[in-house]
Amino acid sequence: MDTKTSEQPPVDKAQEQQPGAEAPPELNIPDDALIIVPVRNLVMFPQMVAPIGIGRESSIKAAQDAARTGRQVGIVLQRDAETDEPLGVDLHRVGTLASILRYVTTPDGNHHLICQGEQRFVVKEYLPDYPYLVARVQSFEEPETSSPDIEARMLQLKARTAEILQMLPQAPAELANTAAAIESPAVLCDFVSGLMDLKPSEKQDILETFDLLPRLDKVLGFLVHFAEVLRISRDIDKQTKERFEDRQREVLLREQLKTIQSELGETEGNAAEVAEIETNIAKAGMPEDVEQAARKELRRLQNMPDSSAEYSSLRTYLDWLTELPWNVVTDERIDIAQARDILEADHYGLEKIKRRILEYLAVRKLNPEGRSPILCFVGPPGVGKTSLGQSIARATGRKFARLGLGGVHDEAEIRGHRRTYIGALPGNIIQAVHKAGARNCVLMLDEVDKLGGGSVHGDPAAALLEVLDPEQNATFRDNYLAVPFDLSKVLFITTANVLDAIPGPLRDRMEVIQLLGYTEAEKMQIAQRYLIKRQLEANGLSREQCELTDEALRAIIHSYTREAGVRNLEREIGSVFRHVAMKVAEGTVQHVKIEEADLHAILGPHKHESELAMRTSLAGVATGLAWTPVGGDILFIEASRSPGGGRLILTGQLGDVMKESAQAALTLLKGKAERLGIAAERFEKSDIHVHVPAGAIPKDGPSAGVAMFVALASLMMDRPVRYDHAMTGEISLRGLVLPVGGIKEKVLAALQAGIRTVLLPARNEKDLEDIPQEARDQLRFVFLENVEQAIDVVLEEGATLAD
Ligand SMILES: Nc1ncnc2c1ncn2[C@@H]1O[C@H](COP(=O)(O)OP(=O)(O)OP(=O)(O)O)[C@@H](O)[C@H]1O
Repeated sequence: MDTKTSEQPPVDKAQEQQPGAEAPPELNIPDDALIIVPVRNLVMFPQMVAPIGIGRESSIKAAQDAARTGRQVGIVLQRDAETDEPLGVDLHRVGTLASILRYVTTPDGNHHLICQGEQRFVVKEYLPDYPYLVARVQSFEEPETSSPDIEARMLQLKARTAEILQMLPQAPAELANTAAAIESPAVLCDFVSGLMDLKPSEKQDILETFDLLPRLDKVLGFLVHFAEVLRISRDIDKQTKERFEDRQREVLLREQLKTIQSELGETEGNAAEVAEIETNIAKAGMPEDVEQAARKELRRLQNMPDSSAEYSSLRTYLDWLTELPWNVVTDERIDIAQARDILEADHYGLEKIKRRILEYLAVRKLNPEGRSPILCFVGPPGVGKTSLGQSIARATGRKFARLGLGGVHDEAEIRGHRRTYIGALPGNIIQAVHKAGARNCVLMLDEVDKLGGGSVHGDPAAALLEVLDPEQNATFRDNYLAVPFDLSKVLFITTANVLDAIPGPLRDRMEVIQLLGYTEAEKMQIAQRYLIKRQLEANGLSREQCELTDEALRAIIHSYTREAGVRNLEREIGSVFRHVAMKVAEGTVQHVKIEEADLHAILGPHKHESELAMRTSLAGVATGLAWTPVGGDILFIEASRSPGGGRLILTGQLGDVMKESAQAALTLLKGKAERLGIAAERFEKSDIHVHVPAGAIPKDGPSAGVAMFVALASLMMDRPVRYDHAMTGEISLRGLVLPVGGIKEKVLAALQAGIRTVLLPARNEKDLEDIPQEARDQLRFVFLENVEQAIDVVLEEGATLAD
């Protein structure tokens, strides 16, 4: 059965059929029943004219039958738009009776019904045995009632409708007039509901509200909401437009600015630079807020003449920002076996220290996010603190940077100066990280013990505390950068010469690893394995061209250097090799062998050895041993006598304790004068002057007591002190020798200075365990219970050399 009859082709190329053009055959549908056309998402209101697209076979048939027989149809919304072949239960119970105005088949094969809504109905029952849905329904007659409540709502509705129609630019002007002219509240409700962009379920809700008052309220509620949405969307639209216009305006102004600047000859370089910085910002991997700040500064830069001073300082700032390793992290790999190899390869000896470092690395490997302590290497210069730090960096695959804190008095050196300060730069922490080029570098902070105290320029130690504090350093704020930089991945290591000089709060946060000096044998090994090789390379020599005999090396160690570490040793070896390099370069020789005897010509006279004999050749001079921050040293106590009235004069910037110690030594000697064979008038008729030279050694503490006593005894007894004997120990007024600290450093220093016999308090005997056997073997130790025991050991026999 073909229901399509071709009329004159319509303008829109659709084919139309007038219902009722032919006498419709009977359909066998009762008169009180209705053909139902289910729709997926359209709610048809009474009075509304709307096209309905139909696609399902059954719906097409239903529509065609209805159109052909001139019947009205029931338009009913599906409960679920997805249902393809809905049955009665899948549809809402309330629908709209509609007259078919047109049935249209478009050339592309789609079917449409153009319907006019007439009346609400409620489905009573669906009838079986039809090829489409047919239902018996009950139509709903709108009551013709009115009341002040209803009228008030109608007024509201009309006012709001006029309002939204104004806001809908595409709404035809006559709609407003139509709405204003509607008198029936039901019609007004349906008309307004059709205008709004509501969800099908919301429209269905309105359709199903039969009572007028609640229906008016519902529609009014939706209308108010809809008006609000329209208003907001209009505002957004306006803002977007304004922003767009602003942007266009900015582009235009910039173009004009460029033209002006180019007229003034100011732009070209600037534009290229700005573009370059822009790329750098994009590449820098900054956190978002930092990137925003950088872009803001860049915009400022864009508008500055590039000849201005501010331009260049802002440019420098942006360079700093973009070059920092915001996002650069080297892969941390901790392979303990490999780390051990690296530490072994770089350092001789230091077994305990290497083990401690490996333990530290093992903990980091097992718990990378945990808080590891900050290592602090404490020891004299040149014992390998820095190079241990470098090895840790190598073993963990991190970059390395170091930073000297000695003499830093100003907080701004750590934290930078604000940009308003002329010539401002970032503080040295940020500079060091910048230099390392990775956010997880090893940063070695040298000489924390030399950090200046708080002053008007702030407290650098407090700033450093913040840098080292894992709670705070993730957002470290340098004054110059003025944006936070994350230091939490930096592995900090500190070094110091003197533990006690490290500011307390800093020391509390660090794990101290002490490095003591090296013995002569250790120095020999270090020189042979590392220093000689390095100096040969530095001077462009090979082992074939230059040979340094063991004797010569040993002589350099004890006659030309006197230090706990190996820094001067390396320097002296370097001097020797430079001498050889010159000879080889002259082409006179191919191979140079350096023997001990050659050193005099190359390095000059022995620097240390003869000093002992010379200094102690007169009576009244004793060799004491001092502990110093750089590892121990020998110290000469000089006493002399001049005619006078028994005064004691002390010079050499002695500390109070040492002065008292000199007093005590003199009193003690006077007490023992008779027994030692010193005439009492020697004290009465002379002034005694005790002087302790050597400016570099801190001179305080009681441990020079024995040496003071010996110097005075030597003076008064006219017996010089043996030149290769040195001593340390505190004395009591009764002549007992009390124990002192720093034995290991003192003994090693004595050995390096050429001493052969060391006098120690008896109670310090146990401390010798710390001293390497090889050093002990080269010395004779005498343990003193009381000072008199020292006299016979140290004083030369007999001949009076002075007076
Ligand atoms: N145990 C060692 N094995 C091999 N080389 C060593 C050893 N100890 C020190 N050195 C070498 O001695 C030189 C000086 O060491 P380094 O600079 O690390 O000393 P430092 O303790 O950091 O001194 P400072 O406190 O003055 O900075 C370096 O070249 C280092 O390689």
